[in-house]
Amino acid sequence: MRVPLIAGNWKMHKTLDEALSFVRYFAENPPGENVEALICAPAPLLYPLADAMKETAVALGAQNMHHAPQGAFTGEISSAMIKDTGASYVILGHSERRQLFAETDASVNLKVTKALEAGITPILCCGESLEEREEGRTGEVVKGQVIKGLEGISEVEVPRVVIAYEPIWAIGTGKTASNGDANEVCAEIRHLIKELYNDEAAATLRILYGGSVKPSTIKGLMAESDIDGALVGGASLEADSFLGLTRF
Ligand SMILES: O=C[C@H](O)COP(=O)(O)O
Repeated sequence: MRVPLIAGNWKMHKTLDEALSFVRYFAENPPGENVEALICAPAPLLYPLADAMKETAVALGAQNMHHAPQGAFTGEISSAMIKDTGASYVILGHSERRQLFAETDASVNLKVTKALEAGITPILCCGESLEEREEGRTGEVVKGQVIKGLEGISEVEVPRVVIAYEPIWAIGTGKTASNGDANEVCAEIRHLIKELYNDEAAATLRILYGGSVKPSTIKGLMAESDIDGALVGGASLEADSFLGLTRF
């Protein structure tokens, strides 16, 4: 059985005080049952949040990671550094990283490989632009990103990967893919995992949808056959709203 995962991506938001008050709220208001709730926070917040989150049922993740174990990579953080904080997830290949920081399928693949090696769960992001969707290339683009992102990952490791399908045109825009359209792409990804690996991997691996998800839209998405959760930006910033997302 795939345990639903509701992952908040705070992006570059929140000071320490703001983050701690968010966590205090969860100490008193637990997330929904049978759901894994996760916050992916900016790197400087990981240590204090890991400590504060011990009192809650919320897991912690990072938003990016370098693939090298160490070295002269100013501004970057390694898998060992993330592990040290107590975080157990890392978002990799988010479209903002691909568009604004020139990440490629090849660099994302190195990071996915390294995260698995370090025992950190990678959330591998994929998604098409509006132009690609209008050209009818959604399946081709998304499948290409998944194939390249998972290159060299074994069938033993692949069930530990989480894939997040986020159409770029739906991120932070208020536009969402319809539940059916989002599910269709997630189902295509699952079918691809079956082709690349096997039935068991396809049945185990979790696929999230992301793009303007809100407490009011989560229920419909979660009712779809191949959507196992959500990667949420804006609506994860307020504690009450994030809580609502976990109680669909
Ligand atoms: O990682 C999260 C996605 O970029 C979605 O962001 P959003 O919920 O603000 O549209």
